Amino acid sequence: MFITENKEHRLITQNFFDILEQNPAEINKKIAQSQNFMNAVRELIELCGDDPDRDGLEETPYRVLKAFLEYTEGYREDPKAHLMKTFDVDHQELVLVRDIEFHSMCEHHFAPFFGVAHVGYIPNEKITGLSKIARLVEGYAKRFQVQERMTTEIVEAIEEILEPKGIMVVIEAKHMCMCGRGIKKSNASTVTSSVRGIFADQPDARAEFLSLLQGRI
Ligand SMILES: Nc1nc2c(ncn2[C@@H]2O[C@H](COP(=O)(O)OP(=O)(O)OP(=O)(O)O)[C@@H](O)[C@H]2O)c(=O)[nH]1
Repeated sequence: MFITENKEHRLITQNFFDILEQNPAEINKKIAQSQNFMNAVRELIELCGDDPDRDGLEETPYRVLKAFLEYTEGYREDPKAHLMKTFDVDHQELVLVRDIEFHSMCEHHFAPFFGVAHVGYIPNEKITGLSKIARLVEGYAKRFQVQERMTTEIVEAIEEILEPKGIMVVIEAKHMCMCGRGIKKSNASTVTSSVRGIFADQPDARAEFLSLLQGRI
């Protein structure tokens, strides 16, 4: 059976891309790409030594497609847009949102990497909703990523939209491409940071930020 013959898959894929309100030619292209992808997953199953038509695997190409569209939801939004709604609150000191969980996908192996982001900024008149900081992290996590780029993208978005006096982002993550395969170091975790403004210029400000993360990284 070729996946392209499965009308249900075609319909659901079409609905998914219709929701994004792209033009019909673009939707048809996406449907064709989705079908090619599902056929490729069948090939992969066979290449690895299993039968793509057996009961448990029959629906797998479609499940993989759906999963990948979910892993990469960030491409279909502008994460910065979450920061546009700001509040007029007179707060001149640190705002730190800790332990923002995220799941991302390493662009080298398409293996998951996941962990927490700690995002802090010192406002300069503009304050955004706390949940919007977490939405920003999600928007950059749900892409094919490397941890360093994700860290920088979060900082640059806050810098551009909120224009704060300082920003510091610390991310700690486990990379599955280093656990079950390759070097197989399951306990290794990676910490990245990016700083701007006061946090870049003043070691005391950085130290205060890091003291609030004690025991977390
Ligand atoms: N800097 C950085 N490296 C990453 C990230 N995610 C995965 N990698 C690394 O990307 C590298 C890709 O190396 P390659 O030599 O091209 O691929 P490979 O042969 O599969 O490498 P091994 O994992 O060492 O087996 C590996 O060292 C991964 O650990 C990330 O977020 N940041």
